Formats: sequence, C-alpha cells, structure tokens
Amino acid sequence: MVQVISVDAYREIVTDLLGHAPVTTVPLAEAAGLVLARDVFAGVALPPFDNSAMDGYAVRAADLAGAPVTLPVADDIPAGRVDIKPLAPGTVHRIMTGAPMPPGADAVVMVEHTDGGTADVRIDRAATANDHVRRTGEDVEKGSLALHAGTVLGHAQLGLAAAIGLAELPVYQPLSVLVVSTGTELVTAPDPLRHGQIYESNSVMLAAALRELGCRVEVVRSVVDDVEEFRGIVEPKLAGADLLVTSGGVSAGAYEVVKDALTARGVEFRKIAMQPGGPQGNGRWNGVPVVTLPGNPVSVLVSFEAFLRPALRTAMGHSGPGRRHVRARLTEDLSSPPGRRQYRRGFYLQAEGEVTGVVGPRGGPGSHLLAAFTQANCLIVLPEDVSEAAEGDEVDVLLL
Ligand SMILES: Nc1nc2c(c(=O)[nH]1)N[C@H]1C(S)=C(S)[C@@H](COP(=O)(O)OP(=O)(O)OC[C@H]3O[C@@H](n4cnc5c(N)ncnc54)[C@H](O)[C@@H]3O)O[C@H]1N2
Ligand code: MOO
Repeated sequence: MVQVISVDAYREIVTDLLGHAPVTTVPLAEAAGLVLARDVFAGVALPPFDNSAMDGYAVRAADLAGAPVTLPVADDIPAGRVDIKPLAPGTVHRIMTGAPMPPGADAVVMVEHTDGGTADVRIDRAATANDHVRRTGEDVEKGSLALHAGTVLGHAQLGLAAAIGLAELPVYQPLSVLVVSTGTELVTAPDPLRHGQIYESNSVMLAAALRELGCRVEVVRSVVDDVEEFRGIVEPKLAGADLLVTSGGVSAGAYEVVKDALTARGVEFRKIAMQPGGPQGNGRWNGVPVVTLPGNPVSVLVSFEAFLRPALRTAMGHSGPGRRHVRARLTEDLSSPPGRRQYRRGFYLQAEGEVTGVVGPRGGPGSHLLAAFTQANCLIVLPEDVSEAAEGDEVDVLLL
C-alpha cells in the first residue's frame, strides 16, 4: 500500500531532509542574495569623522555674525586630506564635500553664498553652528549592530558592509543542486523531434527556479529510462552535490527509472495528497539528500512552490517561504479532487480601493498545461475538504 501524506507533512519532511546549509565566509562580490549568518558590528563609525556636506568654507559661525564679511582663507581642504590644521579665529578654510572639518570650525558655508575667493573670501550670509556638517557616527556608531543575522544581502546591505570596512561576510552557503531529468522520450534542441518524442523542459525550469533562490546548479539534461544508465551517470556526480532533484520516473508505470533505481538506495516513494504533484520520493542516496519530482512540467513547478522552495529557503537561512498568501473571490466555479489539495494556475487582481481581490483560473487542472502557467501570477489553493468552489467564494491564493 502506497502511503498518502499531506502537503504540509511532506513539506516538513523535505525541510528536515535539507537541514541547514553550513556557514561560510565569502567576498562581498559573491554575497549578493545570500543570507547573513551572524550579526555584524561596525568596526568604524559612519561617517568616521566630522566632515563637510558641501563644497564651500569651514567657518566659526560666530565670525559671520556681521555678514556680509570678508575673511582670510588660511587653508584648503580637499576630500582625502589627512593632515588637518585647526581653524584660527577670524579665518576660514576652503573645504570640499567629504573633507574633514578642521578643529575649531563649527559650520560650513556653501560656495554659492560667497564670492569663491581663495586668498580672502567675502561671505554673504551668517551661519548657524552645525550647518552642512556631517557628524561622526551619525549614520552608524562605532561598535553598534550594523547588520542583523538573517538579513538578505541586497545591494544596500553590501554597500554598508563595504562602508564599514569589511571585505567578506559570513553567509549560509548556497546549496549545490544536481538536477536530473529522466525520460527516454526527451530530446534537447536543436535535435529534431520524432513522433513520440518531446523537448525536455523540466531541467531548464528547475535550474532557473533554483538559481533564482541562490542555489548553484548542475544539470543533467536527460537520462534514458534505464536503471543502470541512470545510476552510472548520476551516482558519480553526487559527491559534489548538497541535493539531487530528479524529474520523471516515479509513478506507477512499467519503466519508472528513478523509482526503480533508488528504491533500494534509501529513497522512499509515496503519494502526497495534492494535485498536481501527487507522486513523490525523498531520502538520501550515498548520504546526499534526494527529492524526486514527477515528470509533468506543471507538477514540477507546483512541487517547487509547495515544498522545495520553502525547504531550500529555510536551509539557506531565509525566513518564511518568500511567497504571500491572500484571500480572493473566484470569478468562476472550480472543482477539485476530494481529499487532495489542488493548486490551480490563476490570475489575481486587486482593484484599487477593494479589500479583497478577485482570482480566475488560467488553463485547466492538467499538469501538462505549461503555457497556462506562464500567464498565471498565482496559484489558487483548493483545500483537501473542498471538491466544489463556486463563483464568488473566497479562496486561498498563493501569489507567485
Ligand atoms: N497508473 C498511473 N499512472 C499515473 C499516475 C498514477 O498514479 N497511476 N500518476 C500520474 C501523475 S499524477 C503523474 S504527475 C505522472 C508522474 O509520472 P512520472 O513521474 O513517472 O513521470 P513521467 O511518466 O516520466 O512523465 C510524466 C509526463 O511528463 C513528461 N515529462 C517528463 N519529463 C519531462 C521533462 N524533463 N521535460 C518535459 N516533459 C517531461 C513526460 O513525457 C510525461 O508526459 O504519472 C501519471 N501516471
Ligand atoms: O499529480 Mo500529477 O503531478 O497531477 O500530474
């Protein structure tokens, strides 16, 4: 008897199987999209020193009380200068944006409010202390928490890490996934199709979806339905993988290559109470986690959303599945197989000012209808205990 389990239970099984990726240190240039594994404290303040926000003149505000005034320019401070002399009372220093404030100066006058002189300068307006001065630590205090563990490293976060003087960051290592499509019927372009053959598409979709999540991916585009050949091609590649994902060869036919090759190798095959995506397998082969997906293209994509994406995100340190659920009203009647959670491709729309959006199916329930998926922006989720949903009913929608 094949064991049938719920989608939620299976998601937990796959999540436990993948566990957590190890922590590794990578250069900033390789960290985009990865998750920070430890809190990062600032070793320097930002700004690291009081500096000018404008090109102009560093002054003592008190010296400008009777503006307009003309004062001698005692020094010139371009950005990058490190030998900064104090400002004597009754003088100014010409200063550029980002240059250190001279000790004794308390404000900057923009060059636009002067005659731009280099020996003497006429300053047209009075100033207030702190005008156009960027204070040490105003952005980040030295020793403070700059980036929390669990932060997804986007461009702003990487910029901050660089600004506080870091060259590398501790991250959850991106998982290396080996993707293998099986099926004697599979052909890859530009080879011509003969009657009975189809172009292979699952590995392309899986690889793209995995790379979007930040995984490293190796692809074996197609392996024929032959157990020895499957083992011979895939087994040597396991050593470098954190996860093997296969497509096809797992249901009830006479030539189920993945099932036949891996049943005695630590992989358990069962049915999940979902449609599409019913037949699944998971386990370890030579210690490497294995998830075997059914071959129908929509089954692959729905399986990815239902449990692979959440499990991979958890493994790589992300919080949550990275997808939002909303409620929406159906625009037409739908039916669903009893006892199974059905995922229908849908299009969700929320009109301006409306609290609840509307959703309609794109294409039928068939797991071969890939084109409809490309027109969908969500999955309509019909629960196990629902076999009929009527137009106007509120349903659960997983936004893609
Ligand atoms: N007697 C039964 N037959 C089937 C059952 C069942 O319970 N009893 N389940 C059906 C369901 S549901 C699914 S899903 C499929 C899963 O079958 P397999 O995982 O063994 O997949 P295949 O038979 O190899 O392929 C299914 C389908 O998908 C096409 N395919 C496969 N790989 C690719 C690829 N890489 N790119 C594009 N298309 C691919 C393949 O040609 C088949 O049409 O089993 C049902 N049958
Ligand atoms: O469950 Mo299969 O994955 O419907 O087509």
